[in-house]
Order: sequence, then structure tokens, then C-alpha cells
Amino acid sequence: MTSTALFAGDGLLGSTPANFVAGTFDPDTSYGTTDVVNPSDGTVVATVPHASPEVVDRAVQAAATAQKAWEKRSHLDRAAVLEAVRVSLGDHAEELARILAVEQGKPLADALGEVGGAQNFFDFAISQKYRAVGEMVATDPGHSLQVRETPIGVVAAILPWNFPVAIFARKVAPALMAGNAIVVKPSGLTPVSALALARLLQEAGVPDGLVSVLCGNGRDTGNALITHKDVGMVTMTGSTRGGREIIKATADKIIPVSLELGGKAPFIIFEDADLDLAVQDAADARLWNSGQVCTCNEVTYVHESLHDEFVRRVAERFAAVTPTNPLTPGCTMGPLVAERERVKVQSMLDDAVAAGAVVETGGGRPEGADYADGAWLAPTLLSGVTSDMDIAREEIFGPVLPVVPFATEDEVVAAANSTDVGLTAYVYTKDLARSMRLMDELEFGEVYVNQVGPEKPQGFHTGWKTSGLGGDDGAHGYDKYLRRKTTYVRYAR
Ligand SMILES: NC(=O)C1=CN([C@@H]2O[C@H](COP(=O)(O)OP(=O)(O)OC[C@H]3O[C@@H](n4cnc5c(N)ncnc54)[C@H](OP(=O)(O)O)[C@@H]3O)[C@@H](O)[C@H]2O)C=CC1
Ligand SMILES: O=C(O)[C@@H](O)[C@@H]1OC[C@H](O)[C@H]1O
Repeated sequence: MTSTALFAGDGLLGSTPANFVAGTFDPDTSYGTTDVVNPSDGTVVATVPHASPEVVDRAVQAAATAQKAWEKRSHLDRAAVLEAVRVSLGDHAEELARILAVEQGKPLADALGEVGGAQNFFDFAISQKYRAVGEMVATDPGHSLQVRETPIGVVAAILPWNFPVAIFARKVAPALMAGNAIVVKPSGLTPVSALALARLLQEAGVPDGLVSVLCGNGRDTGNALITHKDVGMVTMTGSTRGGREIIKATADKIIPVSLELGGKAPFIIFEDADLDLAVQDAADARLWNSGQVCTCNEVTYVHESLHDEFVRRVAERFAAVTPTNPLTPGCTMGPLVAERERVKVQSMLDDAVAAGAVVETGGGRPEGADYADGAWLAPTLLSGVTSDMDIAREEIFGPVLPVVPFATEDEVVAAANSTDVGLTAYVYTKDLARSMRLMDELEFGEVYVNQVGPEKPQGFHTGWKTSGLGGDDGAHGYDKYLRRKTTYVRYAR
């Protein structure tokens, strides 16, 4: 198995964990540190320093200075720098993927896919290089009226741990292309990939100060960043709890806050669905990244006529999945990101069984010495679940799939819309009229019909209800990194 040493002295990480502040690496640990743990075996693979409020201030001041010069560079010039980053992501894909596999636990093949996804986010941002940045509004002779896009200034980005490279790119690429600077606070569970990306961006030609990466706790370093007087916008991906705290903390500043939060995606299979496709997609959309994707199939509603066959076939698929170390060739599923997450998911699973759910396969830590250490949880299928049970309503964010039978369309739409969240939903049916009806009636920002994700960079990943505010990707996601100025000029009497 490939070594899991991270700061081994070579490659993007070098030999010393350090925050990336205004173009230099600052290893100061006086404000505290976080141990980064490999979830496959529970070993500490790095110890990263926390950024103090003083370091946060230094990063934001440098960002504000660098941004003034950056916004004066043309879109074509900005795009050329981002293109160098996109190419470098490909050149360093293996190294970044190994870091992901070690700190986040996703299979190496999926980690390589995540780096490709990051390249796509840069590619979409680069596509804005010929963008019209404003409009002249027809007005009286001798007068001009313009509405023009301008950058916001300094953006604060708060990242989750499930896709540390892709979501870094999803926020940094459009923010920079729009002319902003950005200061990134990665999750304490997965900070190392962001530190590697900091070096990659610098080597690709991103001006010093324009991007900084600060490690530390969200409620401490993250709070110091988002409340800094010179931060003009916050973009965060993570839990609904974290999003609420960020809104409260920034309310006095009256700045834009974009939030991509939790979900509880219903996967609805009607009686006329292509069952082969539905079984395959329902299983894949649950087990991807060990179920730690905000768009995951969190509860499957299957028409009563297909229920038993669906349960039998998905149980078979789940039982055939053997979690292995993410660096093992051919690995299709790794551990959860951390022991705390395994404990949380196991507790939800035990509560569901206590409430009457039946474990069709899985149910806990896999058997065997290989799973004694680390955040391992077997793919688990639950039947005997009703839509009012917590396991059918609360986000699991792990490889556990509750299945709920339903009889009518009205019943299943009501159940799917009854939770507080509204990010992603899935509908499997061959009935075009029904699929269009469901797209209208489901209270979710993102609906997939007879297919699963991931999202497209030109789309719009947007959560309704408590799943978020605003959204990422595409033209709408790009627009949030801009503000507008309207000017009136009289040039002739
Ligand atoms: N909608 C989407 O696209 C996604 C949603 N999620 C959701 O996030 C959850 C899992 O991710 P997780 O990382 O645990 O979520 P958290 O909300 O706990 O953390 C996300 C990030 O926010 C930071 N943070 C938390 N609270 C604050 C605060 N008060 N001020 C500033 N920063 C803060 C965290 O810092 P710290 O380092 O201290 O944790 C972390 O960097 C799940 O609920 C999942 O559904 C996850 C990924 C994508
Ligand atoms: O945030 C999530 O969990 C998803 O949006 C996921 O993040 C990056 C991937 O491209 C998305 O599918």
C-alpha cells in the first residue's frame, strides 16, 4: 500500500504543515493545532496550525491589496492564470488524489474523479473570459445610463470535508474570475488538500495575497474570518447548523452570504420505472463517497408493487460491496471521514432498528481485523421504515439506506416535501406527464429524472428551505461573486 505520509518533504506539501498567508507559509503553532487523522486506521498523518485572528487579519489585508491590482487585469488575463491552474491540477492529480484518500477516505479512483471535477469548475470560470460585463441602457440624447458588474472585493470561503478539492475549486475559480480575492478556511477534518492547492495556485501564477488558506476551527478561525470588517461576502458549504451560525455572525455586516447546506434527498421509484436502472442508481447514489454527499439518496420511496424485489436486489448489491483501504487498487468504498461520523451514523441506525426498522444487510462495523481501527461501516439497507421515522427524515450522511413503500403519487409527494430541507430529489418513471408534474410539485432546488448526478458545472446547485441560500455553479453561481454599479452621464446639452 502506498505510504500515507503527507508532509514528506517532496511535492506540493513540502515538509512542514503551515497556513498559507499572503503568499508565504506560516508554520506558527502558538494558536493551537489540529491533528489530521487517516480514517482508514485512525493514525495521525499530519498536525496543522490554527490561524489566529491576527493571522486572519494579515491574510484579509493582503487579499484586499492584491484584489485591487487583480480587478484591473482583463478577463482574458485572469482566464490565462486560471487556465494554468486547471492544467496544473491535471499535472498533480495523482498527488492530490492520494492526499484525499488519506485525509478524507475516498477511494483513489473517486479522488482522481474529484480532481477532474475541480478542473471542470475552473473550466467553467475560464469560459467567462469574453463575458459582457454590463449594459448601456437606452436613455435621452446626450445622456448615458450604464449598469456594470464589479467584483465584491474579498470573499471568505468556508469548506466542508466531503469534497475538499472540488469544493475549493467550486468557490475559488468563479470568485477569482469575477475579479475578487478569496481567503479559504478548510474543514478541520480535511485541511491538507487545501494547503496543497495553495502551493499549486502559487506555482501556477496566482498573485501572492490573492488567495490565502487558513486552518483552524470554524467557530474560532472561521468566525474571525467571516466577521472581519474587510470581508465583503461569505460562501460556505456544510451543515445547516453551521450555516445558521454564519448568518447570525455576519448579520450586522449586511453582506451577501451564500450557503450550500444539508439535504435529505428522496429517491422516488414509481411502478412503471425501469427497475434495473433504479436499483443500480439507488445503490450508487447512496454509497458514493460512503454516502457523504449532500445529494445522496437519503431515503428511497418505492411503489409497493416493486418494494420486495427492490429490497432483495439492492440488498444483494450492498452485500457485494467490500469496503477497503482507499489506496488499495480497485477500492470502490472506503471508511467514513472520521470516527465521530461513524458513531453518529451508527447511533441513527441503532435508533431506527429500535423503532422497528429491519436490517436487510450490513448494520455496523464490518467483521475482520482490517476493520478494527478506523471509521468503517458496512453498506446497510433498512426495510420496515415508515416516512415518519427519524431515519427517513433526518440526514444520515453515511452508507445507510432506509426504504419506504408507497401506494399513490399524492402520498409520496407529500412525504418527500414534508422535511425541512429541499436540496436534491430523484424521480424514476417512464411517464413523461408524471415526471413533469413531479418536477413542478417537489419542493427541491435540484430534481433528477431517471438519472443521478454529479451536478454539471454549467448547472446551478441550489438548496431550497433550510438546504441553503443562493447556490453554486453556472451563470447564477458566478453572479453571486459580483455586485453592480449604475452610472448616469450627461455628455452633451
Ligand atoms: N449542500 C452541500 O453541497 C453540502 C452540504 N454538506 C453538509 O455538511 C455536513 C457535513 O459537513 P461538515 O463539514 O461536518 O459541516 P459543518 O457545518 O460542521 O462544517 C462545514 C465548515 O463550516 C465550518 N463552520 C462550522 N461552523 C462554523 C461557524 N459558526 N462559523 C464559521 N465556520 C463554521 C466548519 O469548520 P470546522 O473545521 O470547525 O468543522 C467547516 O469548515 C452535512 O450536514 C452535509 O449535508 C456537506 C457538503 C456539501
Ligand atoms: O457538495 C456536495 O456534496 C456535492 O455538491 C458534491 O460536491 C462536489 C461534487 O461535484 C458534488 O457532487
